[in-house]
Amino acid sequence: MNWFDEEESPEELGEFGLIERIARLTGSGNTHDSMGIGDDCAVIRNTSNGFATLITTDMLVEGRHFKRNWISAEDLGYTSLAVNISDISAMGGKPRYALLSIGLPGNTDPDWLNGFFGGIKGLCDTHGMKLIGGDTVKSNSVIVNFTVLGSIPEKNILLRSGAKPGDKLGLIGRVGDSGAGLRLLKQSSSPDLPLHRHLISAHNRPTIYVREAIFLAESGFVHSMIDVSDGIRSDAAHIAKQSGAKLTIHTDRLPVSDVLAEVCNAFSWSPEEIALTAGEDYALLFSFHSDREENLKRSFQNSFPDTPFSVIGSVSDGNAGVRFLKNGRNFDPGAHGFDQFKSD
Ligand SMILES: Nc1ncnc2c1ncn2[C@@H]1O[C@H](COP(=O)(O)OP(=O)(O)O)[C@@H](O)[C@H]1O
Ligand SMILES: Cc1ncc(C[n+]2csc(CCOP(=O)(O)OP(=O)(O)O)c2C)c(N)n1
Ligand SMILES: [Mg+2]
Repeated sequence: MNWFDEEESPEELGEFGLIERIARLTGSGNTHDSMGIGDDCAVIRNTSNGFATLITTDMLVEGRHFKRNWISAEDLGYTSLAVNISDISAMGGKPRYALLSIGLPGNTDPDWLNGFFGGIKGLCDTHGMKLIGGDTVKSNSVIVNFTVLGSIPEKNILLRSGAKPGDKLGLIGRVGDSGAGLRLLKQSSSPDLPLHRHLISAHNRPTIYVREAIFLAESGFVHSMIDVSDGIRSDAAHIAKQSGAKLTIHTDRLPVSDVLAEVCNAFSWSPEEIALTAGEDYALLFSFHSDREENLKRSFQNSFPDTPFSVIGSVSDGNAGVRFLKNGRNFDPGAHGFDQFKSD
């Protein structure tokens, strides 16, 4: 089979080019009872009871996604599961079951294993989830691959493709703290400074928004949603492309923490660039019916008074894409979002 040309290495194609190619080659189209490659989860519909199963999988590789001297075993256990749960939340579902495939060096410290599985158990308990299977192999470095299954009434599923011209864009959570935490780890800055500790902890143990996502999906006012794993620049572009719509995002409305602003100031970093392109915040980006802004925001904040709900932009007709405005003028975020084969 000659499916890939000479120049088509993963580096040349990039992560998303490669995924598009896989989808085309394997013919992973949608059918009446399932939806395949292209959204945060695959969907299998159960036509008899109106519910659907959401399925997602994410792999974390030592050195690439984490370093064992930067993250505790417990935080790694928590985060490896959390990033998968976040994909279920990105479609509005309830996470229910997990399968865990791991590769471990034979001499892995039992204390490390205690911490790692403690982090997993804690998060399973928080959300009433059950670990129901997986696979275990010996490897030279730690590899963690969760698969998570969730459920949702089919009518509530929020796709990347649902944004409509006239919608507003909302964001649940904050952006940028995780990316700044990673920059601090990379330059081995002192984790004992409280501000640095806050950002590093946002990176190593990101907040996920499970109950909030279900609330949005049940509201009936939300049309599309994605979780921000690769950065708003990249993840908003998925909504734009799949909805065939133009997204406008006002960078001055991004929910950036005071800590991020202060640390960026100290290092002369651009908070907007980090907030838009660094990723791993697991905030939820969604579009909703513009007439319902007040109603949706008020009822959301009544239920979740401590979770930030920001309105950061709008959806319009026009060429599918995302433009950024800072104080009304075009703004270039600088870096691109995270790509497995193109980013450091
Ligand atoms: N190797 C692969 N084979 C088949 N589908 C894949 C592969 N890698 C990614 N996908 C699919 O491509 C889509 C985008 O993947 P990804 O960017 O990893 O999503 P997310 O950021 O939500 O985890 C998802 O639907 C995912 O299931
Ligand atoms: C040691 C280290 N280097 C680099 C990064 C940066 N990084 C790794 S994965 C990632 C984005 C999300 O990863 P991905 O596997 O694409 O998640 P998905 O989009 O599939 O949910 C980022 C910003 C990191 N977290 N740790
Ligand atoms: Mg993925």
